[in-house]
Amino acid sequence: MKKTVQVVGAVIRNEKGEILCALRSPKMSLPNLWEFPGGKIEKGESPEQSLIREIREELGCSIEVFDQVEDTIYEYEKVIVNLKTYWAKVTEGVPKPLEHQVLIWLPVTSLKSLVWAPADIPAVQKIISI
Ligand SMILES: Nc1nc2c([nH]c(=O)n2[C@H]2C[C@H](O)[C@@H](COP(=O)(O)OP(=O)(O)OP(=O)(O)O)O2)c(=O)[nH]1
Repeated sequence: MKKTVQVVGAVIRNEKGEILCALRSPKMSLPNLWEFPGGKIEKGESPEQSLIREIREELGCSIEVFDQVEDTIYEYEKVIVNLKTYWAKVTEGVPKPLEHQVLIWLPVTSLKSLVWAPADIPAVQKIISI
């Protein structure tokens, strides 16, 4: 049976309304696909705590977490991912690509030009439709 992993992703918006998009590195699983920065929820963590920790580790900044954007289950070849995405904003520091290939801020209307990890597509569609 495939394992289901609980994953959180931050839809970080700046004061211009742009969204932070992160390109997974060639060394990560799902290489060279765009995602919302985040990662796996660890035992005993709430999704919000997990997101704050992951963003500190991956981007080296602090965030405030707001409402949920989307909750999606996607079955990959080897694993099932339950991805929960949340609106967030940077409260301290500047996001840096400590683990990703690239970080870019994009207006909502440009999000569909990127090749997203399949589990992220419902969240991207929801953001575009708001
Ligand atoms: N962080 C993140 N992971 C995503 C997204 N979409 C998506 O399918 N995933 C998948 C990729 C991985 O299979 C899993 C999360 O892995 P990860 O590599 O980011 O998390 P992690 O650092 O805690 O895990 P690991 O490297 O120790 O395996 O969820 C997304 O938008 N953000």
